[in-house]
Amino acid sequence: MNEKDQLNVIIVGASGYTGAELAAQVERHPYAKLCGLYVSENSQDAHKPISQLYGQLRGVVDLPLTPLAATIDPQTFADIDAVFLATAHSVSHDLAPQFLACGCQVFDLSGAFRVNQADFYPKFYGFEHHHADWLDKAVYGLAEWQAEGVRDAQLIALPGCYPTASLSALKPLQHAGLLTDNCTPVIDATSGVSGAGRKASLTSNFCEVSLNPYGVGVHRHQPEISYHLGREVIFTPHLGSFPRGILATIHVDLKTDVTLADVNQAYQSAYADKPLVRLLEPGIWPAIKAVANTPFVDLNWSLQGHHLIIFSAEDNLLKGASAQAIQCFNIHYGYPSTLALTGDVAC
Ligand SMILES: NC(=O)C1=CN([C@@H]2O[C@H](COP(=O)(O)OP(=O)(O)OC[C@H]3O[C@@H](n4cnc5c(N)ncnc54)[C@H](OP(=O)(O)O)[C@@H]3O)[C@@H](O)[C@H]2O)C=CC1
Ligand SMILES: CC(=O)N[C@@H](CCC(=O)OP(=O)(O)O)C(=O)O
Repeated sequence: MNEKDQLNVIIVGASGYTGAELAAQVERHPYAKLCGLYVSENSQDAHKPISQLYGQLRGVVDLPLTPLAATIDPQTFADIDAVFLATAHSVSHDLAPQFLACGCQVFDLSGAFRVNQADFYPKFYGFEHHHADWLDKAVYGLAEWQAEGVRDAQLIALPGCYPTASLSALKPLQHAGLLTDNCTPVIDATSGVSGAGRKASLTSNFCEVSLNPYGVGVHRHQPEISYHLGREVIFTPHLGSFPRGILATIHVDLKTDVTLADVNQAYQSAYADKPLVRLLEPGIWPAIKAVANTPFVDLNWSLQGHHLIIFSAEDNLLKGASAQAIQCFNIHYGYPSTLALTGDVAC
């Protein structure tokens, strides 16, 4: 392939869990050239080959992790087409506008540009947002629902992992007008520990992790889901003792005249032509085992009177983060949405 057919891509935050997944995905993308992997200026991993941290990348991606200054040098990135920011919210908040000013296409995996509401960032992220202009222009990269926006925008704000699982389940019902007016969906979701990132902390310590709720009533994904669904939700995350994957169980009330056929139709029309959302056969329930290490979100549902229970499973690092980022990259540049994502599923 001629080099001009490839887009020059870099990953910032490449030593983290989602960054490392991105490195493998970009490397196998036929129209992307992996031009650099970046970490913070004083990173303890600076200059190490990424494959020294992630042995599965040995011989696949051996590029070094390059330190990145807080103020970037535009000359260094003059030839870069697309940047994936797999960095903490506050880091993305500071870096995204700099790369955007260089003319780069930015795919931000953090929450820094997901919700365009004045009091949201001080309240839920603990910092003032200083880039209202980019908040206005950013498109929320829930890929199945935002294809047009993703095609046009220079800044794509990828959804959080729980919001992807939750919104994928709820949007078809909301869109089809099947929920009662006063329905407040109740979302109980359990995540594997990689959701907390690679850095050591007491809560993700092997001996501390069991199965427990956390962030009860205060988790930042509650307002993110509500904002992008267009109605209030009750959201309770749980931490489970497994490495990767999310299972969400969601309860909603349907209008009295809604039938199972209406529900099935709502999901079919939303996802029939969307290969990364799998609607399971009756009686087959979404399971983390079936989605871990895959780019899919699996859905199924059970109608009990006018009460519907929806089950949604995904890999938090893939459909919940890096695979959806690549999906948006593909949509933005006009490639098939699954390029570099499917065809590599291990059992
Ligand atoms: N983990 C998950 O399941 C999901 C995560 N996300 C979001 O994606 C982003 C990345 O998450 P995750 O991969 O888990 O995070 P990790 O903590 O695993 O990785 C963070 C990365 O950022 C690097 N980094 C830190 N500071 C800077 C800086 N100033 N400049 C450049 N690089 C820096 C770190 O390296 P070093 O410190 O050595 O510099 C590391 O490579 C976060 O915003 C997270 O909220 C979204 C959906 C799901
Ligand atoms: C298990 C665990 O700790 N999960 C993370 C969610 C990670 C994620 O998707 O989200 P953001 O990009 O919004 O940070 C948490 O609850 O903070």
